Amino acid sequence: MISNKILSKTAKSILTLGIKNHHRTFISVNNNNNNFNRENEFKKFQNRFGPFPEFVKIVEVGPRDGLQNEKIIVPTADKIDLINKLSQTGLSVVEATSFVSPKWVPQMADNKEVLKGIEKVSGVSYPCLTPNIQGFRAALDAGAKEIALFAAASESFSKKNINATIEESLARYKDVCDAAKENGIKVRGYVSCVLGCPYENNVPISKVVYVSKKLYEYGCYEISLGDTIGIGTPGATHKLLQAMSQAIPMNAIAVHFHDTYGQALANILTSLQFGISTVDSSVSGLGGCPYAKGATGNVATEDVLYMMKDLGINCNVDMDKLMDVSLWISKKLNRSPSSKVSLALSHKAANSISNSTDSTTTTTTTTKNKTSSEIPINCNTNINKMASEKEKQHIFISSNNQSTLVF
Ligand SMILES: CC(C)(COP(=O)([O-])OP(=O)([O-])OC[C@H]1O[C@@H](n2cnc3c(N)ncnc32)[C@H](O)[C@@H]1OP(=O)([O-])[O-])[C@@H](O)C(=O)NCCC(=O)NCCSC(=O)C[C@@](C)(O)CC(=O)[O-]
Repeated sequence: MISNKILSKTAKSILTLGIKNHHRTFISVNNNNNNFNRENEFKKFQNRFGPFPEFVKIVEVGPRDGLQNEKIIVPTADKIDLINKLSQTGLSVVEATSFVSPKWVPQMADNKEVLKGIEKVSGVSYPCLTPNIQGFRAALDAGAKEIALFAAASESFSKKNINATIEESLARYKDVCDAAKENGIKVRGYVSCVLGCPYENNVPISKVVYVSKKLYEYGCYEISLGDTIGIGTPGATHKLLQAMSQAIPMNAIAVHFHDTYGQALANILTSLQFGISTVDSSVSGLGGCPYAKGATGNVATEDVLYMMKDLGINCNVDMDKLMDVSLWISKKLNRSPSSKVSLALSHKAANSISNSTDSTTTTTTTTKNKTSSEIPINCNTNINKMASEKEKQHIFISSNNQSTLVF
């Protein structure tokens, strides 16, 4: 057993090292001319947390996952403008719309007009969700070159979301994949509820692996693991990816985190440690699922880019242009961006940014050489008690008849 005295001495020296390192990191990140330092810092990060991928592809899901949850119908022209603006930021994938039943998701009823109306930029892919062969044919007629299927690892969610059991949905998706192959259409696959379900709570990892493997076998080139209700933590993400790494190649896995509990960036960092190089996110943090009540939006693309830049990972997306789109769509929807980075930068709160980055780096440095699930951190706080105290307050932010429960 290590004595408390030794432990606290070690913690102190790690903390001091962390502050020193962080100070240097902050200088190099903010000095574009200091490439030598930046490269050194990247190597240090790689040694400490990595290895990370050098490039991460961002799959922008704002126009689909983001807007599908809006109660007030967004004008088709605004949806088209949003996609066109996003296409000018360097993003290589902008999920455009869904060919689902308009009775189920009225916001996506203008799918054909949206897909036909956008200016397709060379090198940018515009996948569309299709829940069945009917949706696939409609997407094909509207000119889709890539589609996305969406299965779930939870039986109840599958029934609520697409009115099919998991096995029924897989049979449908097999047919869609076959039809897509015949027509030269790329297919991406989603698996929802990989870290928890709004109806069943726990979802066995074996079920996530099973559904993912099926979609991959049918021909999906990429499987996006959806934390639909944003309940995941780095520890749970670690366990999931450990199992997934035995099932399908890591370069065929994408991660899709909602940020309900504020864990999305930590989960993405954990995913990067597994070599994941495709991350779904939503401009301005738009989103939520109509069949997952209480879940907030996807992790904001701006927040992901901010973290990636600090880690020295290239995403090939212009942050300034993306920020403009974020503020533009927020104004259209009559609300502030959910992205912390957008809020901070748009208010020019440079000092508070540096303070919050300071505390983050200090904390992560103490995790040196450990995987997140191994870190025995005791905060001596009863989380259930905390949650119930907060729940009593039930804070709602309302704008445009939209209500979000904030813990
Ligand atoms: C799958 C269905 C259609 C089954 O719905 P159903 O009612 O069982 O369908 P049905 O086959 O019995 O047909 C009923 C009616 O729907 C029509 N229909 C049938 N298919 C289509 C279609 N493709 N497009 C347009 N219309 C369609 C069909 O023509 C018929 O019309 P009617 O005769 O009554 O006039 C329905 O449940 C549905 O549309 N669900 C979609 C729900 C949805 O979009 N959810 C959000 C996306 S998933 C998500 O957000 C998770 C994700 C991907 O982001 C990742 C994550 O975060 O986890």
